[in-house]
Amino acid sequence: MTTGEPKENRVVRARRKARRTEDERLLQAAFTQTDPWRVLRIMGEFVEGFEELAELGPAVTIFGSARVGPKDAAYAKAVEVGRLLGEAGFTIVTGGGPGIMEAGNRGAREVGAPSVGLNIELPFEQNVNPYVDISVDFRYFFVRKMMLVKYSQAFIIFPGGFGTLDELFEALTLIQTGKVRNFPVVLFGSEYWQGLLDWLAGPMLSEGKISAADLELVVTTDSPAEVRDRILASTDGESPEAGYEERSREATREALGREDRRPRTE
Ligand SMILES: C/C(=C\CNc1ncnc2c1ncn2[C@@H]1O[C@H](COP(=O)(O)O)[C@@H](O)[C@H]1O)CO
Repeated sequence: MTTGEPKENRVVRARRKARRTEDERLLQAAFTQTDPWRVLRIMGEFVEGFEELAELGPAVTIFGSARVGPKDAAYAKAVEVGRLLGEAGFTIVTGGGPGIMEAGNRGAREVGAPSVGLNIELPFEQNVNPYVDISVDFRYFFVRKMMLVKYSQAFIIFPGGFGTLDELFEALTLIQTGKVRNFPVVLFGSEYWQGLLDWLAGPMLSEGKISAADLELVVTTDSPAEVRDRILASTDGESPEAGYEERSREATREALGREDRRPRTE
């Protein structure tokens, strides 16, 4: 059958279709026989990530849409946030891709702060953005996601899509369940996030899927300077909302009717 489409286009499309990422292979039922050996590859990726990132120093991670360009207002704000936090002594970590990730790395580069990109293998070709100075490549999303949390002291979340929401809710779940502590989550762009916040404070809260205290785990701002000040306050132990994470964890335990298993320190 002839489609009228130039042969070169068909070849490119066929090649694209044929390329499978490691994440995809792992998640496919057909590959269950090779999964035990795949674990070694996953371990290797953890080891490499730990080795590369262990010496980073205080860092914050900037998340947000991969789809915005330099003319987008959010891009300029993310550059400024990267710059201000870089000047304040933080390493800037991003997913290493385009859009808000690029903007955050760009801000860090402008002030000479360490600029880190944790790049992910995708089914289409992607280079790390040009403002990354330290880049680590990951094949598995879940390994990369752990590194994005482990080496960071705070998350700043710019407007974004599924990827960004995944990262936001990963952080909130880790805080709510006490897996990470003293970990500010700042939503940048009040207008964009308001709909989501209304839904959290509406159906999600009223149906008891979260507690009122959980809503305190995120703060929203439109000011890059406020992002910096909040993160500095938190890392200095002077957060105005001190205790907000504990309130969320306590509410989670109460909702589940569970005791606190951690040993008392006093
Ligand atoms: C889909 C496009 C580019 C994909 N490139 C990405 N490179 C690195 N990290 C990415 C990429 N896409 C998503 N991420 C991660 O999710 C967040 C952004 O996702 P969103 O769906 O765009 O909100 C980001 O923080 C990354 O960690 C070009 O369209």
